Amino acid sequence: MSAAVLAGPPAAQALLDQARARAAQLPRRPELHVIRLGDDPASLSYVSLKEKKALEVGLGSTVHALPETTSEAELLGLIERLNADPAVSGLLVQLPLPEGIDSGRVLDAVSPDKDVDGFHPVNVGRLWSGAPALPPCTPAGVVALLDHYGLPIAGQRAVIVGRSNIVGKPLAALLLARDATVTLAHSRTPDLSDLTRQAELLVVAVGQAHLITAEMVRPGATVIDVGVNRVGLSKSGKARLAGDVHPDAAEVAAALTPVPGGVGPMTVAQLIMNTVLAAERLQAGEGPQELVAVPPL
Ligand SMILES: Nc1nc2c(c(=O)[nH]1)N[C@@H](CN(C=O)c1ccc(C(=O)N[C@@H](CCC(=O)O)C(=O)O)cc1)CN2
Repeated sequence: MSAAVLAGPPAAQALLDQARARAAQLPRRPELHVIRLGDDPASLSYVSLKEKKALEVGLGSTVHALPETTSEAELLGLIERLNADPAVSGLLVQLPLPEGIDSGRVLDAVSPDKDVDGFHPVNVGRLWSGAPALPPCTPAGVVALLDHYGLPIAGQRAVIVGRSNIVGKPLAALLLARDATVTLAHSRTPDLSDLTRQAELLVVAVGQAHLITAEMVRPGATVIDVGVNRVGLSKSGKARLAGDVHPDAAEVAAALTPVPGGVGPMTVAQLIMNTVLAAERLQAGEGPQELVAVPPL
């Protein structure tokens, strides 16, 4: 048996098409603003991808490229200015930030109404308490990918490996809201394979290349690999990428996301959708009625 490949690009394109159609209904063009500090090559490439996709679907895009030496006070000043600017619909600060800058303080400074990354504590709290929220892009992208391929969530025994604030924890909230029974494990969970072998839906977001081997996967499971690990260089000098799941798992699983080309493109597409959702709300001047609403747990 070889698992069906859950390719990200077609699912991402479907989400982008929805975002384009909704943006076209708005009185004013949604405007995405991205703040980037320094010249980390991966961040440069992710930010330019975000800009490219925003422009492709008819959104405005502005990148604030600041030097690595920017002080926290200067960064907070810029965020304050963009929060107050009614022309800005969505605002994010690309991570990771240079050493010496308190990421928590910076993310807390972004207005929750413009927080298209869904990282602000207000959006985190809304997500867990069942109120409409801007959801974090990677977990919401995972849910959109499953929906695109018609894979069930309700009633599934889901195991998430990885407890980050960006992926594991919010994904648990989103899957619970869709009536999955969720276990949140991590790299230090004892007897991890006992848990992963029970998972009908296994999502791995640890950042450890090939942590999950074929023997750790339940036959017939759906496996979502969120890991993007740089593991040396290819012959052409490009970074070689590996997921958190060993490719041999394809012999056991029923469906598996590739790395690259799986969840990554969904992250960017969901960001574009979040920008449209934030713009809809800001332009209507009222509560975010169509944001992700999580029913009581
Ligand atoms: N402010 C944020 N910072 C970061 C986030 C985020 O959601 N918000 N996530 C990651 C980086 N990221 C988006 O910012 C991101 C990561 C990976 C991909 C992607 O498409 N990956 C490709 C592989 C690309 C490659 O060659 O490196 C794939 O998986 O197919 C998109 C966006 C950290 N920072």
